[in-house]
Amino acid sequence: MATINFGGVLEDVVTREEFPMEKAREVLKNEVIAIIGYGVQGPGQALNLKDNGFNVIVGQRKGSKTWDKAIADGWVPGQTLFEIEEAASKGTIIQFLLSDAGQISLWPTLKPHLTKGKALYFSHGFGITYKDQTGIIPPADVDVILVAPKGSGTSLRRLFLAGQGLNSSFAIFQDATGKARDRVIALGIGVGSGYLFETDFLKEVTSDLTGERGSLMGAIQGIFAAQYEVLRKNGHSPSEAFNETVEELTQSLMPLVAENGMDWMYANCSTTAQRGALDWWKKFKAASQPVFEELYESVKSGKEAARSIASNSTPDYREKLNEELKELRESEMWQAGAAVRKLRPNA
Ligand SMILES: NC(=O)c1ccc[n+]([C@@H]2O[C@H](COP(=O)([O-])OP(=O)(O)OC[C@H]3O[C@@H](n4cnc5c(N)ncnc54)[C@H](O)[C@@H]3O)[C@@H](O)[C@H]2O)c1
Ligand SMILES: CC(C)(O)[C@@H](O)C(=O)O
Ligand SMILES: [Mg+2]
Ligand SMILES: [Mg+2]
Repeated sequence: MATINFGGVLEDVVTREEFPMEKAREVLKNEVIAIIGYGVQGPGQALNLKDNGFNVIVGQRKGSKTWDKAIADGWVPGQTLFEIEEAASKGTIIQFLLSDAGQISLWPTLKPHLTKGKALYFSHGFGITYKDQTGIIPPADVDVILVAPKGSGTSLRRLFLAGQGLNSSFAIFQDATGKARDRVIALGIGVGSGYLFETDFLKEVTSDLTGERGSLMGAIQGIFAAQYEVLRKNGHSPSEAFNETVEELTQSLMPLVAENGMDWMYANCSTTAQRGALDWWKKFKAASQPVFEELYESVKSGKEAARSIASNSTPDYREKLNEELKELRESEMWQAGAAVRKLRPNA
């Protein structure tokens, strides 16, 4: 563990230097890693693990679209691609990467394959934390571990291919074998994490559900839409409103924040912009803080989990989500965005 000073608070993290890929391969050399679910995280983690030299198989429903996707990605039926139950019986580490709602319906099928000494791996604290709603209660004689990449499975794969890595949290819920810690860290390194920071299942799920509903996805769209509407209402053209709301942020300013922090981005803007931003950010913070408090409570109480389970367990959940995504895509702001993207010099 390397001790790192995060803004005055010391935390232990695991880096690739202290836990190199060689060591991860050694720890997992006798394990068969079965990836159950091939949606977004499934492909990213399965392919990264395979390319890093681990023994990986994929479990999917034959005849499903994701079965075909797995074949297209190079998994071979009968060798590295199996029906879910067969993969679960062959795996010594079972990575449960179905959607969080999907995990509930598959749990009774999966559970009998969690025999003594195996490990059950999640990428979210959801199923275990909200056990009263999910019914996911693992047997006492298996390890229960978590590696949660902090980003999309698509980015996990892209960064791996670019020779970089996405940061992940890791947690141990149950150490039945005495090997859970080595197993989880080796898996975290194997799936392509840049570094790993420790958490527990409850903290992972509450922070993750808050983040994606908040500043990472929900709040950001809300702020974009509010500013765009105000500009449009006041006679600004769609291209002007979109550029001043989204395009400049993603193309010019966020890369500067990512590189060297908010103050550095501010310092690379005019003193006029700096004066205004330094005055106004506190008003936006004050206005949004009650909404974040409400959000956190809703997560903590299990209300967000209930909503997600109910909505994503219906047979037509995917069509319903796609309808709402379509509405977003077809809004004037994101249609303007599509036109703006096409105008990028190297588009
Ligand atoms: N999407 C991400 O990038 C991301 C990032 C970090 C953590 N996670 C976590 O990783 C896990 C997997 O997430 P995901 O986004 O890859 O999942 P997903 O929503 O893409 O679903 C994965 C697969 O589950 C299948 N599925 C859904 N319901 C099913 C059912 N009832 N029976 C059988 N199969 C079913 C889907 O067809 C899909 O192939 C979740 O716990 C999620 O919270 C995801
Ligand atoms: C990629 C995210 C938003 O970080 C993840 O938490 C998810 O649920 O997909
Ligand atoms: Mg999430
Ligand atoms: Mg997340």
